Amino acid sequence: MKKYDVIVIGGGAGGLTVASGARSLGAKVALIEKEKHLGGDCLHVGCVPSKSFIQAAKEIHSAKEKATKLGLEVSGEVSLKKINERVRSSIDVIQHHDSDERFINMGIDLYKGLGVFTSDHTVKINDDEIYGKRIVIATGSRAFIPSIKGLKEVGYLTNETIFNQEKLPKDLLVIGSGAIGLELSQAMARFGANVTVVERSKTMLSKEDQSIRNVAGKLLEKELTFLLDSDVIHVEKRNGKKIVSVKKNDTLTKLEVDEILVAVGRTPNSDNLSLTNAGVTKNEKGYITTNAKLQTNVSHIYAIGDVNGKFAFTHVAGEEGKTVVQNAVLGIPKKMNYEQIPWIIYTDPEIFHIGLTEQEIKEKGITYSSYEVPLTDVDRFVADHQSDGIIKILTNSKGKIIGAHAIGKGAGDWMQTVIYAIKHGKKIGDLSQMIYPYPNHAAAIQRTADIYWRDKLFNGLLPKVTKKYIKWFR
Ligand SMILES: Cc1cc2nc3c(=O)[nH]c(=O)nc-3n(C[C@H](O)[C@H](O)[C@H](O)COP(=O)(O)OP(=O)(O)OC[C@H]3O[C@@H](n4cnc5c(N)ncnc54)[C@H](O)[C@@H]3O)c2cc1C
Ligand SMILES: NC(=O)c1ccc[n+]([C@@H]2O[C@H](COP(=O)([O-])OP(=O)(O)OC[C@H]3O[C@@H](n4cnc5c(N)ncnc54)[C@H](O)[C@@H]3O)[C@@H](O)[C@H]2O)c1
Repeated sequence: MKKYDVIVIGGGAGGLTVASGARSLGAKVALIEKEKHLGGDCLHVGCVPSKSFIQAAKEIHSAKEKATKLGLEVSGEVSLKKINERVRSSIDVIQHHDSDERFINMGIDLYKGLGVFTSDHTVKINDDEIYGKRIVIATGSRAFIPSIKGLKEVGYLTNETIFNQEKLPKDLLVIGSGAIGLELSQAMARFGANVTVVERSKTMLSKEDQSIRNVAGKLLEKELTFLLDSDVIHVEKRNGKKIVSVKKNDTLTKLEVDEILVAVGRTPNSDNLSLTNAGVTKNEKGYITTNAKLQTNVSHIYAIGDVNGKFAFTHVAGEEGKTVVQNAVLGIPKKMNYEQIPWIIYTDPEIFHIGLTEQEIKEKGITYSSYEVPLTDVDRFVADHQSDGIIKILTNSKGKIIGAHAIGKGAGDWMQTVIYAIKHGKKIGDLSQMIYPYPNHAAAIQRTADIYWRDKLFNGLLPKVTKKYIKWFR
């Protein structure tokens, strides 16, 4: 039996980080992937195709808007086949970076097939059985399919199938208004589909700050129809159409659609590993729980990425991967810090999130200040004629940033400075103590931080002292 320092099960965002990191430190590494290509969900059915899809939708939307403003009526059907060919070409380029050769050339032994535990130190792949001193589970997740009567029989799309479609549905029903639901709904609407989103909660984007939700709601309602606080209870097929019964309180509405997209959250890929052979336990939803060092209940087996159920983002899987390399290969204890995980929802405009929302701060009873600026107050957004949005920074009583949120054109990029500030324990005042080249979008941050200084200058002790000083100086 071949022996390894580290066996990694799953060649996606998390697994590839561990495999390359461990190998670069000189460890003997085996990497197991069940699919034909490395890269996982993010590359094949997640981040990359969805962002390529969204960009195509943005271009179509902007072309139509510009043409209409100039008096040119644009009509005609978008070819989903062509769009998905473009999506495919983005994946193909990035696939080179995650190619088998690249990892084999690093000196990693790559096994293609389903990895299944035979004991807490051994894994079987087809006819091979290998031994690992440490084993890292990085098997990701898949779309959760709710048990709605008739759904399975009539068929539905998920993130795994939408990027293979060739025909745009005229009427599309999307179940779930989270990140996947909203990003893909808006894109499909921009391609020309009539999109209705059914959301079980009373609000969409329930993880976002209320101020962001308000702005997002108003903007997205221009393009999508929302049925909030509603449940799809039954689906059937009639005359080639899908008839969907939606229940809100005691009212039942029937919708006739061509296609259904399911985006109600994820379920972990922990059921294909024979975990009991290794003694690894999971929670009631199937997620493999870990401690802050990413160890499962079996201390030499780690679980990272979507499969541990903490934060389902590529950058989190990557960060957890680096943490595991330090713990499992170098033996230098390192804990993951989940307090300041940023994320971006790539709707148009984008939504940026880091730290606590105002509601969470209130619930925790923290004394706080909130600084909010509409993007109409920031010159560049006005000049671009794209000033829909706001930025909001929340601080504790000492000015330390404990949450930052934005919705606006490119917010995911220009809010990066705030991530840096938080990481280095900077206060809101520090954000205006640097030069913002005029007129960049990041000046929105400076504008917000300026409110802090204005409050201090006009309302604090400082103006009284400076008044006296100026009198004396004269
Ligand atoms: C539509 C969509 C859009 C998204 N957009 C973003 C985004 O913009 N930004 C962001 O940060 N995140 C985004 N995500 C989330 C992101 O894709 C995931 O968080 C990330 O891929 C998780 O990485 P992972 O390593 O845990 O799993 P994955 O990348 O899915 O990798 C798991 C790998 O394990 C393999 N595997 C599973 N079981 C076994 C087994 N038993 N043996 C061998 N191999 C196995 C799988 O085939 C897969 O290749 C998006 C997700 C979706 C669905
Ligand atoms: N831009 C990004 O970083 C990005 C993009 C897409 C996905 N992701 C990751 O993937 C994860 C999964 O995305 P998602 O959108 O599937 O899940 P989600 O948890 O973000 O949202 C699911 C939504 O579906 C609703 N819902 C649940 N059951 C329902 C039902 N039966 N009927 C109607 N609504 C129901 C929930 O209330 C919630 O609003 C995200 O949480 C995120 O971590 C990230």
